[in-house]
Amino acid sequence: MKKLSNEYIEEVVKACRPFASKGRVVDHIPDLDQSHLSNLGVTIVTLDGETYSAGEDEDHFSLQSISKVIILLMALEDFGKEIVFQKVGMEPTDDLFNSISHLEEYEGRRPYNPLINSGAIATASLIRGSTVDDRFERVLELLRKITENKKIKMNEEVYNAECNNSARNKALTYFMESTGVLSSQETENALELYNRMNSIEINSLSLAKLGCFLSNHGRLIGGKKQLIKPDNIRTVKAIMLTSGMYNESGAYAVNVGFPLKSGVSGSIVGAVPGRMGIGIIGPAINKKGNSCAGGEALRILSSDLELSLLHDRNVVNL
Ligand SMILES: NC(=O)CC[C@H](N)C(=O)O
Repeated sequence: MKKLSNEYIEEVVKACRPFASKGRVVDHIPDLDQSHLSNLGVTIVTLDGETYSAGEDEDHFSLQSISKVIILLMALEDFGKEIVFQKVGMEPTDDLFNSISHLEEYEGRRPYNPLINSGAIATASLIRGSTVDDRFERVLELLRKITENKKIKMNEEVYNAECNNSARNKALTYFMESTGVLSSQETENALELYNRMNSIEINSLSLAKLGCFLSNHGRLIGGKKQLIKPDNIRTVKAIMLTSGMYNESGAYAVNVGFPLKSGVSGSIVGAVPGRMGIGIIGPAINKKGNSCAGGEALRILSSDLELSLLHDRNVVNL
């Protein structure tokens, strides 16, 4: 098994950068264009509090779909598993992340799971607060604690772009209102909160800390306080393992083997229970919405460091 060091992460970054040429950088996110194609930043924070990092790890980017993890965590804390999974399913899907077709057919016309767009918008309606501002403030507060970064905030330009580019998400939202998944009072607020959460600006270190928090059962490193109930953390990690990489989740379970969540900014958060959190930014994404170079880095890290939960010597603790 390889030993973790900055030099080792540097080697992984070097080996994986060329894989970016297989992907494209999305064009609707401000400050992100094809000139970022071969960027790759990888940061690991271990549960012993060590940090290892290399590549473009200073880059800032928007949380995009990784916000779905926070949405689910908060909804579970606020309403509990039973109510959350009455609104959304917990099954993986072979459909794309912004698919609408299943909302007409799948059990109770619910979204398949909380980590696709429809599921996250529906779940966002279960974050408590009297106004969207209150609810978003609670999200920022939690994220600032988890990442120990008080500066975390929304990027206004990205938010405007999300709103201007939200025809598909609006369609999903209103369709869910028509089938009763969302009530008419919830519809606009759920989409608004979802757009704001997608636009939160973050970096690979903060993502690695989020991964570490999940790996550490809902506590900060060295902290005794339980910020989120361990059972809710377990639920989130299980859904990340089965659905966190959209309709590539099966391949990632086989080739990487621990809970992950990706975003269209090319970001990925990984949680290796009991061991480490991983934050990756590699803006070139494939057709399924996952970072090409980032995905390759995860495969190498998992193999070199024996990170798969299905590895005989690792304890399965989702
Ligand atoms: N896959 C993603 O990261 C999707 C996020 C994007 N903002 C959307 O809502 O479609």
